[in-house]
Amino acid sequence: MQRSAISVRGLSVSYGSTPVLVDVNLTVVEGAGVCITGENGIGKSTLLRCISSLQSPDAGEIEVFGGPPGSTPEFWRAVATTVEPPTWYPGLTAREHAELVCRAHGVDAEESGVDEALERFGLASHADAIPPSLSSGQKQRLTLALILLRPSKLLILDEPEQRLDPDGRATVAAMIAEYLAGGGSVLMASHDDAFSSAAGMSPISMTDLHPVQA
Ligand SMILES: Nc1ncnc2c1ncn2[C@@H]1O[C@H](COP(=O)(O)OP(=O)(O)OP(=O)(O)O)[C@@H](O)[C@H]1O
Repeated sequence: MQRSAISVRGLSVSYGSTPVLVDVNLTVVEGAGVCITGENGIGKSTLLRCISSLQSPDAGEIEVFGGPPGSTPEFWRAVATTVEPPTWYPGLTAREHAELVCRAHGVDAEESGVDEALERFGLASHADAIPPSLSSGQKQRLTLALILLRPSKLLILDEPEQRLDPDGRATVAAMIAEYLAGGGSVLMASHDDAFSSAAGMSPISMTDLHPVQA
């Protein structure tokens, strides 16, 4: 039997008196790539935030690799997410951020291919720049390069294609496809069907998870 990377049962979230998620169910089996689609405001980010443990639901159960999200160091070792925007360390360059991420996760920066990752994401000539000086698309490229440099078993990505030009989208789609081919699991939200399909993701509409509309 296939094991679940993510299992969501009966998830409900309201903001004040407005229900946003009502009895949502979702399973992502290990090794699968699932892309949540749906109109603005339908609740995709809310769902990803709950699964990333960054928000508590009003009702329902979430399991990530068989346990509650966010409660253990093992969760954060297994799960890499861009649901929260990154914090940049003052005075550290893009390359130093990449080296720091590798070091924090116990992997050798050279073996992990920091320079290759910066090159692949079109950031080689910005490796010695501090992230706040980068354009919004370059910051997004760096955020994704950092996520993909560190070891993980599950990526949770909220519209990773945002702010990327066509080349950037193609690079990120290829890297997600490689991550899946290497046995990783991916859950993302996206408005770009071509990007999602190039990344090898299976689309699922929020309305199918969410039969009762707010
Ligand atoms: N902190 C909050 N307080 C109140 N309402 C919120 C909050 N966060 C989200 N909402 C509302 O919940 C609904 C779902 O928002 P959410 O960001 O989850 O949607 P989404 O599907 O990710 O949208 P988009 O495609 O625009 O990113 C929206 O109507 C939004 O206004």
